[in-house]
Amino acid sequence: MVARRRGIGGVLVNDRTRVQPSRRVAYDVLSAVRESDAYANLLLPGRIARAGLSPADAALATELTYGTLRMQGYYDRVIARAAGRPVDRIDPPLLDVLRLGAHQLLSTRVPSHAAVNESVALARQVGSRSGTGFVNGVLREIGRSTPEQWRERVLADAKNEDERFAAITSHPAWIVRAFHRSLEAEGRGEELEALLEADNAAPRVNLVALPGLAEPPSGTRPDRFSPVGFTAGGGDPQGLVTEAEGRLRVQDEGSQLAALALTRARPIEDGERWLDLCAGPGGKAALLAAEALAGGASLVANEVVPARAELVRRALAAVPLDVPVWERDGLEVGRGEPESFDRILLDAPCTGLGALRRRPEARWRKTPRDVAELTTLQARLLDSAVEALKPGGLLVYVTCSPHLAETRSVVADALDRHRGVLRLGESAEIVQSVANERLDLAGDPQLVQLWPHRHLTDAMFIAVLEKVAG
Ligand SMILES: C[S@@+](CC[C@H](N)C(=O)[O-])C[C@H]1O[C@@H](n2cnc3c(N)ncnc32)[C@H](O)[C@@H]1O
Repeated sequence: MVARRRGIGGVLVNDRTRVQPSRRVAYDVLSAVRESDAYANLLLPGRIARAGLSPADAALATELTYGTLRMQGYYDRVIARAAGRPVDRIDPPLLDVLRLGAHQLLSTRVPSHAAVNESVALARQVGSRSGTGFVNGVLREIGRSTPEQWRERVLADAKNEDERFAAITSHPAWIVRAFHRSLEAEGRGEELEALLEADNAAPRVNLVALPGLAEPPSGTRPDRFSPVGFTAGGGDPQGLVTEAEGRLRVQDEGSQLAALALTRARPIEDGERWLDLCAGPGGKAALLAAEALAGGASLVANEVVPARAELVRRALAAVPLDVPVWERDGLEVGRGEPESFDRILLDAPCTGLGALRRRPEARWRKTPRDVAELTTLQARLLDSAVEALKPGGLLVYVTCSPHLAETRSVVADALDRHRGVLRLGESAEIVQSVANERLDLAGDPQLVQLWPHRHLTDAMFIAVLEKVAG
C-alpha cells in the first residue's frame, strides 16, 4: 500500500513521488550542467542553501553530484549495456536519473532498494510516466550484478590499454592519451593509472596565508611544499577566509609555487616593476602583491574580461599596495608597454586539464579543438609578454594543464621564435629552492610539471624564462 502524508497546504500527496532532498539537489545540478553548461562547483552551494539541507544531507548531495559527474563516462557504458541501447537514445532527464542511480548502486553504500526506489520516484517527478518503468528496469538490471562484474564487462569492450584506463577511470580517451604522453615525456608513463585515479578523488581544500600579512592560524597544518600554504586540519576553511578578510585565501599549493617561482627566483631589487598579464580571478595576483609589498616592488594586474578584472580588484583589496588593474587585451600589452617590466607572470588561459579533480564536469566539455585554439592564444600572449619584458627580466609561463601542446611545445616554439633573446632558466632548481621539501620532479630540469597523484597539487606546468640582457 502506498503511504500518504500531508504536503504543502495540507494536501494529501502520494509518498511514492517523494524524493529525498539531497538527491533532488544533486539531480537539479546534474541537469543544469547538462542543459546550460553550468559549473557544479558554483551552483551546488546555492542549491544546498536553498533546499535548507542539514550538514549530513549537504555532504550527501555533494558526493552524489560530484561522484556522478566524475564517473559519468563509466556509468554511461554500464547504462548502455543494461538498457540495451546507446545512451544518446535515452531521454536526457531520465539519463541523469539513471546516472545518479548507477552511482548509488555501483559506488556507494546506499542499499539497492533505496537507490532504485528513490530513482523511480525522481523519474516520476522529472520524466514521463512510462519513463519510470524504464528506469526501474535498467537499475534493477544493474543491481543484478556486482560492481566487479560490471567492471569486467566494461573492460572487455576496450580495445587497448589507454581505452581500458579511459573506460574504468571515466576519462575521455583523448585526455588519457594526452596525460600518457606527458608522463612518458618525463619517463613516468607507468604513473598513468595513479594520475587518473587521483582525478577522481575529492581534492583537499588548500589555503594560502599572504606572506607578511597573515600567518596560518593555530591548529592548521603547514603544506608539504609551499612555504606559505596550509590546510585547515579539522577546521572550517571558509570560516577562516571570511574572518581574515582575504589575507587567508583558498589556493592550490601548485599555484602558490608557480607565483613564488617568479617572485623568489632571484633577490628583488628595489623599485622593480612586475606584471600579471592574465590575472583573473586574482589568486596569484594577491600572492604576487604581498610579495611585491614585502620586497619593494610594484605590480600591475591585467585581465581582459571586465567581470574577472573586478574579481582581481577584490582579491587585491586584502593587500595594502596600490595595484592598478588594467582591462586590456594581453595581446596588445607588449606593443603598448615595450621593455617595461622586470618580472612577468603569464598564467595563460588553458584547457584546465590539470584541475579535473575540482571541476568534475570539465572533462566532458573540453575537446581537442580547444587545445588547438588555446595554444595559438598562448603563443601570442607569450610573444606579447616577451615584448613587455625588460632585457634581463624574468618571465614565468604557467598553465593548469599538463597537455604537451600547451606546455613544452608552446615554450619550445617561443624559444625558437625569440632565439638569442629568450632563454630557459633552471625552472626545477628554482621551484625546489622555493619549496619547503624536495619535490619528486622528473624529466627536463628546465621545466616543471606538478601532478595531483605525485604532489597532491593541480597538474601545474611552470617554466621560468629569462630575456637576455641587451
Ligand atoms: C588561467 S586564468 C588566470 C588565473 C589567475 N592567474 C589566478 O591565479 O587567479 C587565465 C585568465 O586569462 C584571461 N585571458 C584570456 N585571454 C586573455 C587576453 N587576451 N588578455 C588578458 N587576459 C586574458 C582569462 O579571462 C582568465 O581570467
